Amino acid sequence: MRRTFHKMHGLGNDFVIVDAREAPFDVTPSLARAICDRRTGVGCDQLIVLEPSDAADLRMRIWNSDGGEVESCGNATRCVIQLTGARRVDSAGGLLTGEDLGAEVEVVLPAPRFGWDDIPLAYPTDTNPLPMAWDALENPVAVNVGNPHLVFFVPDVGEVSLDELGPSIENDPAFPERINVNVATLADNTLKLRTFERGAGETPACGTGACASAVAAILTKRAQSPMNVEMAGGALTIDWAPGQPIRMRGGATHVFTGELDLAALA
Ligand SMILES: N[C@@H](CCC[C@H](N)C(=O)O)C(=O)O
Repeated sequence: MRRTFHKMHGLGNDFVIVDAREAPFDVTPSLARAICDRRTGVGCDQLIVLEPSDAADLRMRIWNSDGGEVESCGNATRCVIQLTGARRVDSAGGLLTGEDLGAEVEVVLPAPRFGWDDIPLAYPTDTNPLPMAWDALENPVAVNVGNPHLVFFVPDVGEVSLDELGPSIENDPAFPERINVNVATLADNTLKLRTFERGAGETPACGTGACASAVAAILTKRAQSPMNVEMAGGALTIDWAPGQPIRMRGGATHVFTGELDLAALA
């Protein structure tokens, strides 16, 4: 059995996108891992499946490369809007709206949430900042932008051993649904950002991570909206005011269309 897919990326954060609006596509954790595998599959950070929706133009489902289904993906939302022309995208992380502006795609994410049970945390505690530390990384801001993030403000993102600290923070029992880990350095209202993604490891860019980090910087009065967020794969512009949805703008790239051989991936 064969199935058409699109390979796309948002600032190097890459996706295999299967349009299942006409014909269902059943994903198991092992199929998601097989497609995402960079040696024996197509290779990507996230598998994205588009399904019909009564509430929006389409529903977007997201699997990390470890096979776990998750709620939201900012970079993939820009790619899906560019690919399909959708203006309203339903997801487990809430309704996302957006528009293809030509050179860039704009996406509006739901207002961020900061309650301990919104993140979620395993027990009631402050989230701004969260009174916890892992080696030199301490007192992050915790924010849910459709998916859960921690944002650590550090003097130099290049100095952080994310490959060592990322997995232990992601899997800390304080986070029952695990967590995405961002380290951010602020200079001149611009954030330099690295993200260790839950279920995928460090990626060249994370759209929801950029939103969460800009929100944390504006919330704590370290910066003003709109902000530039620079990552290894490129930059996003983020606009946010307290109590409001988050506006993200940046690129999306279609790389190729191919066919999955599902027997080979089973
Ligand atoms: N790359 C994404 C986020 C993908 C999901 C994330 N790893 C999670 O587990 O929540 C983005 O661009 O936002």
